[in-house]
Amino acid sequence: MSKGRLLVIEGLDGSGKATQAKLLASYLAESGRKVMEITFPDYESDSSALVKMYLSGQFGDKPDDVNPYAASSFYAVDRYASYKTRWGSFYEAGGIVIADRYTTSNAVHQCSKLPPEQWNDFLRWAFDYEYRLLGLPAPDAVVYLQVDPAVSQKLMTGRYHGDESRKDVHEKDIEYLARSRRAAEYCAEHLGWATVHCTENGAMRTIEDIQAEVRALAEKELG
Ligand SMILES: Cc1cn([C@H]2C[C@H](O)[C@@H](COP(=O)(O)O)O2)c(=O)[nH]c1=O
Repeated sequence: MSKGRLLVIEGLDGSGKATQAKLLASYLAESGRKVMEITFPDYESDSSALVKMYLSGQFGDKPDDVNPYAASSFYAVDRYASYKTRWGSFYEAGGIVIADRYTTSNAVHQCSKLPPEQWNDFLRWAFDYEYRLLGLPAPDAVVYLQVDPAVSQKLMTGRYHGDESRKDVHEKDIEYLARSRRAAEYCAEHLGWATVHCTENGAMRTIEDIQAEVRALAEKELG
C-alpha cells in the first residue's frame, strides 16, 4: 500500500494555525478521506519534556540561551516519539495527516537565532536530520499563514489577558519574534511554502475566508 500524505500548517504565534488545521481536517474527513490531525509540540506526551524545560526557561530565560541545534533536537525527538506511537502506521497505510507545526517550525523559530548567512546551512541540517536520519516523513505541502506584525502583536497581547508570566521564552522576547518573522518569510519564499495572507486593512480576515484558501491549496495537493 502506498504511503500517505502530510500537509503542514505553519505560521508565527497567534496566526490561527490550530483553528485552520482543525477545520481542514474535519472538512477532509467529511469528504470521505482518512484523516488524522497532529500538533507539535506534543505537550500531552512525555516526549515533550525537554521542550517544556526549554520553553519555561530552565535552560536560560532567553531563546538564545539554547543554541538552535540543541533546541531543534528537543523538538525533533518529540516528533519522532509521536510518529512512532501515534501517527506513523496511519500515515504508512495511506492516511492523510494534517500537522499544526512540524520541522518547519524549527526552520522558523530556531533558524532565527543565527545570522542570515548561516540560515541555508541550518535548514539543510534540520531537514536532513529529521527527514533522512530520523526517518520522519517530509511534508507534501506547507501552508504558511502570514499575519501582519501589528495585528499579530495585538493578538498575542490578548491571548493571556495581559498576564506576561504565562508567556513562554519565545513569546516574551519581542526582538526574537521579529527575527523569527524574517526567517519565516525567507523560508516561505525559498522553500516552496504556499503563503496565505490572513490580514487585510490592519485586521484578520474571517476564519471562513482563510479556510477557503487553505482548503483550495489542500485539494490541489491531494488531487
Ligand atoms: C513544533 C516546534 C515549535 N517551536 C516553537 C514555536 C513556539 O514559539 C513554541 C511553542 O509552540 P506553540 O506556541 O505552538 O505551543 O515552540 C520550535 O521552535 N520548533 C518546533 O519544532
